[in-house]
Formats: sequence, C-alpha cells, structure tokens
Amino acid sequence: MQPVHVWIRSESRDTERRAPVVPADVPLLLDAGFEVTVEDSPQRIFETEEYAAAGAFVVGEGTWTEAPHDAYVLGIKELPDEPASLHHRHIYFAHAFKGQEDARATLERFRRGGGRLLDIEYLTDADGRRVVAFGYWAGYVGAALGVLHLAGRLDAPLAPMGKHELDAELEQAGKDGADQLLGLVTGARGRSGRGAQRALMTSGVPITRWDRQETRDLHKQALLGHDLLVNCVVTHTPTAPFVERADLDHERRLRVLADVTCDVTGPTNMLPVNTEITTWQEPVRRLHGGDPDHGSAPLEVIAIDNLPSLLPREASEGFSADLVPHLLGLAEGGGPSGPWRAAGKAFDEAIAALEAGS
Ligand SMILES: NC(=O)c1ccc[n+]([C@@H]2O[C@H](COP(=O)([O-])OP(=O)(O)OC[C@H]3O[C@@H](n4cnc5c(N)ncnc54)[C@H](O)[C@@H]3O)[C@@H](O)[C@H]2O)c1
Repeated sequence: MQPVHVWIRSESRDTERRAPVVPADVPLLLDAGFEVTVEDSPQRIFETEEYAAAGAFVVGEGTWTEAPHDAYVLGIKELPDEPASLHHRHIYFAHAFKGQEDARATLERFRRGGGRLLDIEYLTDADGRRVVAFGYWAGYVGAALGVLHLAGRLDAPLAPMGKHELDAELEQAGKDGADQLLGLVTGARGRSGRGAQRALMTSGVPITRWDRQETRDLHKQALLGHDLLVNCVVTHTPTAPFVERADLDHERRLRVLADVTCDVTGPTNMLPVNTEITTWQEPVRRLHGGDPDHGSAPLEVIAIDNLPSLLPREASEGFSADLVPHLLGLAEGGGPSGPWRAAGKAFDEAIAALEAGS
C-alpha cells in the first residue's frame, strides 16, 4: 500500500505564523509510515530546520501545486488565488460551505480541477461535534485583550507574541488594579470559555461563569454588573441576546465586550449592539458614549476574528496535538476514519448545491 503523504504548505496570508503540524509531532506521522513534506516558510513560527531535524522532507515555498497527485496538502488559512483549478486533496479552513464571500469561487476551483476539500471545520465525531479547533487560545487571547484594554495596557496595532510576554502583561495589569475588575465569561464550559477563564485568572480577575443553565433565565442586571463580558457562546438557535441597544442607557458597570465568538452578522449574534469585527490595527471600537448622570460608562467592543494567530506557537502546539491523531486516521484499513468521511460528505453536498445552482 502507498504510504499516506502529508504535504504541509506555507501560508499565503502574510500575518499567519501558525502551523497545522508542529515539528515535535512530525515523528508521530513518520513512525506510522507516513511521508511528510514541509514547504519552507520565512513567516512560520517554527524554523524549517526544526522540521528537517524531525525527519520531514523540505521543499520550496508554494510548491504544493507540483506535489504528487495523491498528497494531502495541509494548511490553515486560504490558498493563494492561483492556480484556477485545484486537483489535490486539500485540508484547511476554507470557509466555503455557508455561502461566505468567495465561497463559490473556491468551490469552482475544486470542481474545475477535480480536487477535494476536507475542511477542518467539518471534521466532526459521531455526535456532530468538531474534533479539532483553535478555540482555547481564541478565548485566552480574547479575554486577555479585554483585561489589558481595561487596564490601559493595550497598544495597537497588535502583533503575534509569545505567551510569556502576554502573561507578564496580564500579571502586571493584575498588580496595577485589574484584579478589582469583575469578569463574566459566557459559554464558560466550552473550549474558548475555558481559555478565557485561564487568562482572567492570570490577572487575578474574579470570574463569573455562565453556560446554558445560567443563561436560561437571563439576569440582565447581574450581567450589566460586570466590567468585562467575554462571550464564548456557540448556539445555532436564535436565543435572547445578552446585550441589546436598550441595555446601554441603564445604570451599568459593563465597559468592555470581548466577543470571541465574532458571530457579528449572523441571526445568533448574542451581542447585537455590535455588527462589525475589529482588527489588529484597531482592536477596540466605541459602541456607546455612556451617560455619567445615569451611571452608565462608555461601552467598547473587541471582536477580532483571528485571535489565535496572536499566540502562534501555543495555538499551533494545541492544534497539532488534536489534529495529528486524526491525520493518522487517514490511513485506517477501511478507508479514512469517521471525521474525514464527515468532512468529505460536507464537501460533496457543497459541490452538489453548487451544481444545482443554489
Ligand atoms: N475570534 C477568533 O479568532 C476565534 C477563533 C476560533 C474560534 N472562534 C469562535 O469561538 C466560538 C467558541 O468556540 P468553542 O470552540 O469554544 O465552542 P464550544 O462548542 O466548545 O463552546 C460553546 C459553549 O457555548 C455554550 N452555550 C451555548 N448556548 C449557550 C447559551 N445560550 N448561554 C450560555 N452558554 C451557551 C455551550 O454549552 C458551550 O459550552 C465559536 O463561534 C468559534 O467559531 C473564534
């Protein structure tokens, strides 16, 4: 049987420093009989030499277009715009199955070339739960930015950093008084909710933890009694929003919304007072000026949709630890394991919808 060939491509987005498989995990694939090729990349947080030392075969940046036909081309973010036809099996986050911007163009490229997209977002277990995600570090960074902003320690533009640097800032913020803030994490039991709690703890911020049970009868006044709300909720059914326009004129302590979920335009936006993301260049946006006569402070939002890229090393390590066991599942005797079949089905459905013209 041909060995499974995983080809780790370079990322085309120039701010993207993460890697889907870290050098320390390469031997796990090699020991299972896989072939591992890695493209050189000056921006990746791990040196190419680390991959070579771990046993990967090194090739030039962007050479996946010439990879053997049977290779799985693995990345994190979008492919470059060329070539117009894609004939490999690609594994990455394409955001191409829900009618997003460019979704149609991406699917057309696969259809034209006869390739397949195994989107990491659609790698799910038998219960439909995602098996690989960056959520923990998204929550960690989202909560950290909220605390640092409230502590007057957030400088823009943001740039990728090491966890030790971020933690030093959080600890200093705590010593300077951030430990007097009140933090609320919604979706506290999920991946990003747990990451958010860990960051708040690093600053010594007392935490209120709410998940489904605690929000069933929403206690709005209690919610507004926190300085910082870190929203990590994932819901697919429209639910009573946490903060609406009418809440802003109320007496409240709430000053910063850190929206990790970033579902800012969807029907399940839990914070409809905001409908736009923020960026590394301008991480914070003012939503309401506040009214000191009525005890309401200005309200600001942080809604950055690529938070884990700010902690590229830790985000890559956690992601690789989750992904590699599933990559091994590409070689299972009866064909790729359940999550790969689920991702393949999502792709087939998207192509069928494209062909049906919907
Ligand atoms: N901003 C970024 O850079 C970034 C990066 C990665 C992921 N994300 C997003 O972060 C979000 C969180 O992902 P996750 O991996 O933590 O999801 P998860 O499924 O692990 O957790 C979601 C949590 O929300 C809870 N929840 C659902 N409805 C609720 C309600 N009405 N009230 C309170 N809690 C409720 C669930 O019980 C669960 O604990 C996702 O939308 C994901 O796309 C953002």
